[in-house]
Amino acid sequence: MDPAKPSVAVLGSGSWGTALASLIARNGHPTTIWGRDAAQVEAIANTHENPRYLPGIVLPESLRASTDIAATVAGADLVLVVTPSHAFTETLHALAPHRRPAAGVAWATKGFEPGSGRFLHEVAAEALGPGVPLAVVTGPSFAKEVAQGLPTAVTVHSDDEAFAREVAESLHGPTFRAYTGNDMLGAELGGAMKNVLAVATGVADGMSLGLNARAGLITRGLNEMLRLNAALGGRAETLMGLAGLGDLVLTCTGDLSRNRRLGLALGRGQSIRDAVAAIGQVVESVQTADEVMRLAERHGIELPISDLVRRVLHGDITPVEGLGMLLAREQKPEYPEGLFG
Ligand SMILES: NC(=O)C1=CN([C@@H]2O[C@H](COP(=O)(O)OP(=O)(O)OC[C@H]3O[C@@H](n4cnc5c(N)ncnc54)[C@H](OP(=O)(O)O)[C@@H]3O)[C@@H](O)[C@H]2O)C=CC1
Ligand SMILES: O=C(CO)COP(=O)(O)O
Repeated sequence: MDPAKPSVAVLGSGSWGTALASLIARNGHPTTIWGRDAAQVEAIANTHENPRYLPGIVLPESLRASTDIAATVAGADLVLVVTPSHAFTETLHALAPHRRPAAGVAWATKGFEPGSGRFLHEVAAEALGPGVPLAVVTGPSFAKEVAQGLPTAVTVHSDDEAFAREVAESLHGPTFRAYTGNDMLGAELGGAMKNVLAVATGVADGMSLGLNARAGLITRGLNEMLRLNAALGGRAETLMGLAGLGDLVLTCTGDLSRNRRLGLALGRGQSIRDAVAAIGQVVESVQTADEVMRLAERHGIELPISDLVRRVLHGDITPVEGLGMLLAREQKPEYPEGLFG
């Protein structure tokens, strides 16, 4: 550990929080992970393992762990939030009073604020007030592979270029590349939407519809991302990179994905309740599908794949009915309104 490096507080001790905290600690930053579960925190601090979320993976001895969010945040030059989207707002409000005046806040959460559909950068800006550097960390990155030290590339987007660099530098290392950008909206949209689209490809694979169907869904899914992104003012290049295409391909094809596994289970005829219970971890698409469609409806954008995922997740239609509806759609140009229209 190098005490001259900025100290980092990682909030959330699930699989992704633990993997990122471990990475940052290995990069020499004084790092503390906060979690709400005392037994889990004790295991991380004393046995250097998170047996529930990353069993069998040895965490660095320098990684400290705490159940005291106030002390964890108060001791940090940089705060990284990695709680699920349903806990994001409460985590931001819990950290706000304890943040050092110069400490920026980044997050690796993917999704929207449930119920309101607000982007997480909007939630963070409101909870923390003006002038606080904010950044989102996103891209194709399964926690287990990062924790195993396998090569990974992500991207860090912020309106504050220096803060994007600071966050990226805390993550960047021999097997982990962190790029930077300044399109928070596009980056957040990509990370959220890919979870919904991974359910669609999972359903198709669970129904054994073949590799053509999978590739068609990924490509038309990317088109849905690009169209909603354009309507919201995000930049297309963001979604053609790690935050969009990269994460979409990973999550739609990699069986480590919980959202893909939910789709696989639904396609094989299991109930959503049983499938989510069997996965036993956060499956962001369950809420994100509603919020994506809320945004799309507000902006008058048609998203057929995302809409069918939402309806399947609500139990309004079966996967077989959803497939029938997709295939029955009218023939039309691939790009009716221009390149990304
Ligand atoms: N896992 C991955 O590969 C990646 C995940 N992400 C994103 O990271 C975010 C976190 O997911 P991930 O770590 O995978 O999820 P996990 O299911 O692995 O862990 C969830 C963690 O959040 C904690 N938690 C749940 N609710 C609250 C709350 N109200 N307050 C505080 N802590 C809470 C859980 O605590 P408890 O155990 O006590 O319930 C648990 O520690 C998600 O948005 C996900 O999309 C992004 C990239 C990669
Ligand atoms: O975001 C992820 C990979 O980039 C993890 O995907 P799942 O949440 O589907 O497991």
